[in-house]
Amino acid sequence: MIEAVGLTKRYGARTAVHNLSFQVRPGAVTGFLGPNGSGKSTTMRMILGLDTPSAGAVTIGGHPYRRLPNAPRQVGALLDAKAVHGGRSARNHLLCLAQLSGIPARRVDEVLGVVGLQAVAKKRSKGFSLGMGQRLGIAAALLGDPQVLLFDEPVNGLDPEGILWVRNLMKSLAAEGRTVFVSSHLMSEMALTADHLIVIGRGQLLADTSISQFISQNSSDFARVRTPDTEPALREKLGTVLGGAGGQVLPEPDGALRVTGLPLPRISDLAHEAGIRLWELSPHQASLEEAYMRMTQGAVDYRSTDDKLAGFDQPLPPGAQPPPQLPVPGQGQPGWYPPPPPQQGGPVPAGRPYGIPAQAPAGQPYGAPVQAPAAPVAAPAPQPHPYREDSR
Ligand SMILES: Nc1ncnc2c1ncn2[C@@H]1O[C@H](COP(=O)(O)OP(=O)(O)OP(=O)(O)O)[C@@H](O)[C@H]1O
Repeated sequence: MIEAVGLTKRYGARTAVHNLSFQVRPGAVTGFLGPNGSGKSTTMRMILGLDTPSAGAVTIGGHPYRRLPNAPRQVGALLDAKAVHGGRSARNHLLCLAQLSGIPARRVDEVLGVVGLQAVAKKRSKGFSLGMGQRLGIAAALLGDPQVLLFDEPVNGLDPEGILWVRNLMKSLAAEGRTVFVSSHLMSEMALTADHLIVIGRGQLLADTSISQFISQNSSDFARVRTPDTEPALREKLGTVLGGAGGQVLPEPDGALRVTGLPLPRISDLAHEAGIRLWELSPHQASLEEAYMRMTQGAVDYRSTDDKLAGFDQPLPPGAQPPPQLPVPGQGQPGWYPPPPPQQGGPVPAGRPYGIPAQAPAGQPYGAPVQAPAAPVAAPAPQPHPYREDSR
């Protein structure tokens, strides 16, 4: 088990990791998520004793990495697949690592087989593709047959077959009772691979939960309803009817309505009673990506000025728990600047309902429950996301 308690790392005025506490348990794949620069690699380096915490501690099996007896036999890691002597062959690279840790040479051939690099084992690694380099890095992590494995972006550069292979490898390692801690930006892949999630933003813990709980706590099921495209007035009428019945109704760019707060049979009955024909009435569950976007929206450091994701920052769905208010690490220190407030006419402001472009006349939700201002919007939403800088 990996256990971090109050883990903090400061680089001068910059706080990369702030008071992070979590456990990574054996027998499961634990995903490690966070926006760019949120402190994932720094955390992994501290776990592996490559960086010294400014405060707090992190242990593996109760010991700091540097005090683990024969650590390479207990912990395997892929941090940077490019950290290989390019002039060495794949086999020689692994042989060097094996000899340093007292691992027999036959294990090198075993892991080359596991990662599928036997055919190129004698080729210099500097000629390897990104995906081949990843496979070599994974082979190095597996070399000591360790109980604890850390992978930083293991599917980076892999083709679909390679991604599937990594997914199955992670799952089988966890099924053998090992501790598997893996970071990735590929949400769809994480949803298929991980059992548990640790999410950080700006170096702080945002969530430590199962995938299913994470999605249900940070999103809501919804219905998509579509009236005949040929009769726009029906869509307006339906929106008003559903809004009046307590539903939260948001128009989507393709002409459908996204409805929360009303079960499908009730939507059907209401439409029927109002004499409105439907072309679509379908149940939907939010994806991990959508839930992740909602949670980390206010903790993103690097964002394009052409922000297509601003619509994710809508008020939390009914029943969803907002994450606790956390201080921003580094706030008030030299070098820390809050991002500028949303500008009128600039990127889509906070609180805008899902999928509504800035100029859309259909920017108004139907009915009372939706707390979203009309477009264009200058003021913050009535219930700003607790992680947005401009909400403080
Ligand atoms: N050696 C260092 N010196 C100074 N600042 C650093 C150092 N290493 C990391 N940082 C800073 O710490 C913060 C966290 O970086 P880190 O690489 O851990 O993030 P990350 O979540 O792994 O990002 P990404 O997803 O982009 O890989 C960043 O602001 C980064 O610039």
